[in-house]
Amino acid sequence: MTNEIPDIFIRDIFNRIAPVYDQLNDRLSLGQHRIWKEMTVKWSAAKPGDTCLDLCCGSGDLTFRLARYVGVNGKVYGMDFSCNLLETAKQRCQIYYPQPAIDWIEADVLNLPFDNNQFDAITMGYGLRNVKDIPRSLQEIHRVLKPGGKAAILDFHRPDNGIFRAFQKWYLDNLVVPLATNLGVKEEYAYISSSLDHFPTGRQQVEIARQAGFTNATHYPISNGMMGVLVIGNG
Ligand SMILES: C/C(=C\Cc1cc(O)c2ccccc2c1O)CCC[C@H](C)CCC[C@H](C)CCCC(C)C
Ligand SMILES: C[S@@+](CC[C@H](N)C(=O)[O-])C[C@H]1O[C@@H](n2cnc3c(N)ncnc32)[C@H](O)[C@@H]1O
Repeated sequence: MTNEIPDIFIRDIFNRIAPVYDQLNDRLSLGQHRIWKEMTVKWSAAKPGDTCLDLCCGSGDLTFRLARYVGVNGKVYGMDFSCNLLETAKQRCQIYYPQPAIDWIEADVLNLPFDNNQFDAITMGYGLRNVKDIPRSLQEIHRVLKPGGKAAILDFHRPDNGIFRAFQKWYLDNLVVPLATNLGVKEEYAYISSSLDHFPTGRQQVEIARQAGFTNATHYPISNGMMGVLVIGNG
């Protein structure tokens, strides 16, 4: 259940891919990642006036979506440990999303720099698979979420269906890695498939969430099970 790759390597991967990250997500998912992210924010149940946190925010796609949901009376924090992706997020924010104010924080999700019970809704996109200690990460989310709050966690998922499983592997090996190779980030994108091999299934994620203290935990497979959203909350 734990990722064996040292944190510093993971952080370096994301610092290196920062210049190509957004364009590759759009091209390689044929724009679909925008839909998956919108579904995730909907599942987080963020609403006007809420205080929300986007963990592993990267260049800010989910953070900006949360900001739109909470409106000018809400408050949003975006947190990540890659300074390069955070810089991209800040630049995009100045151009496109001046309101409401978003606070950008450079920190590790395994030690959230927040008091208990602060957030109405939390999102995390494509972060959980990369953290060293998944149970601890969910315990931290549980600690900072208000009673009644919800977290929605989007990530890749290995489909149960053999055809979609084979398609996903083929797509990652034969389209994603070669395109990334052309942009000089081959190893970084080859990491996606290998990291998926150690990532808990939806059912296992639900079990880990229950052990972390969540009374409600459901995993929703999306895009034929190639992606999934874990929705967790209390009460
Ligand atoms: C936004 C997406 C992925 C983010 C992401 C997550 C990681 O862990 C990485 C690790 C290392 C390098 C990059 C990333 C990274 O970008 C999701 C979309 C991008 C994917 C590269 C495309 C995946 C496609 C699906 C397997 C199949 C989609 C088929 C559909 C018909 C388009
Ligand atoms: C694939 S990106 C996802 C970015 C964004 N959420 C999105 O969906 O486009 C994964 C992000 O998780 C961050 N990350 C991974 N492990 C982390 C950790 N332990 N603490 C903070 N950020 C982490 C990386 O720096 C990277 O920005």
